[in-house]
Amino acid sequence: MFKSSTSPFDKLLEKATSLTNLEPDWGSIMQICDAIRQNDVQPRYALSAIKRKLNATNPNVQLMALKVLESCVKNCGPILHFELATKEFMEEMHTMLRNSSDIKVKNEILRLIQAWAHAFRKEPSFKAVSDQMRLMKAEGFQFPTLKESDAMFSADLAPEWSDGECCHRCRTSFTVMNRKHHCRHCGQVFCAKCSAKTSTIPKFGIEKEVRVCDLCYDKINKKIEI
Ligand SMILES: O=P(O)(O)O[C@@H]1[C@H](O)[C@H](OP(=O)(O)O)[C@@H](O)[C@H](O)[C@H]1O
Ligand SMILES: [Zn+2]
Ligand SMILES: [Zn+2]
Repeated sequence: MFKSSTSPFDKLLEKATSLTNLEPDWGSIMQICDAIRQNDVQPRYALSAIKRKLNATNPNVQLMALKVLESCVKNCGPILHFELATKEFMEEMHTMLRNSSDIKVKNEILRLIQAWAHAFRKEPSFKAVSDQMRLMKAEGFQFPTLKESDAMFSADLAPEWSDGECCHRCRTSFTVMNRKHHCRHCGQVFCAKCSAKTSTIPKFGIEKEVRVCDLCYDKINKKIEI
């Protein structure tokens, strides 16, 4: 659990929202999602830290923060959605929209609010999002055409990581030279040799190449039936 103000989570968020980023820092973004999913950081704390970045004066920092927020909503599931879909947070997004003079920031906010409203359309507990969208529409904001994929969230969540003193596949014991690694698909612990491959994991909404074990690599890439 990250606690101090310069926790590894805060450092990851600094890196992911650096104003010098010319494009999203997917490595840091995925580690932020992993940290939330593995409960290394409380979703409420994570969202408040991201909110501070959303209120930055530099539009590029705001855009990077919106990308982090979008990935967290896609990848962290209900534990994050409950913190996001509140009247307070939605009003803060509305204020950000009104206060921003940067057209890219404004369009990103509208695109995200619409995608979340669509994704949560059958979830009464998250109606704050569609309520906010109605208010924004009434104020005359024009929403972009909805892209279904924006509203696709990882239906499954990656499993908790198991621990162990030996590789789940070849059973070699872990030592300083034979270190632990985790497969992001099954969550099991492996040696480097048995988890040397990487893959995206679309069903978990993981768009970047992440470490997977040999068996999961074959399952994800349909070499064997899941
Ligand atoms: O290298 P170490 O200092 O032992 O730390 C290990 C790495 O962080 C591994 O990351 P990876 O799976 O991305 O390799 C992680 O899966 C293990 O649990 C950690 O023990
Ligand atoms: Zn092994
Ligand atoms: Zn695996």
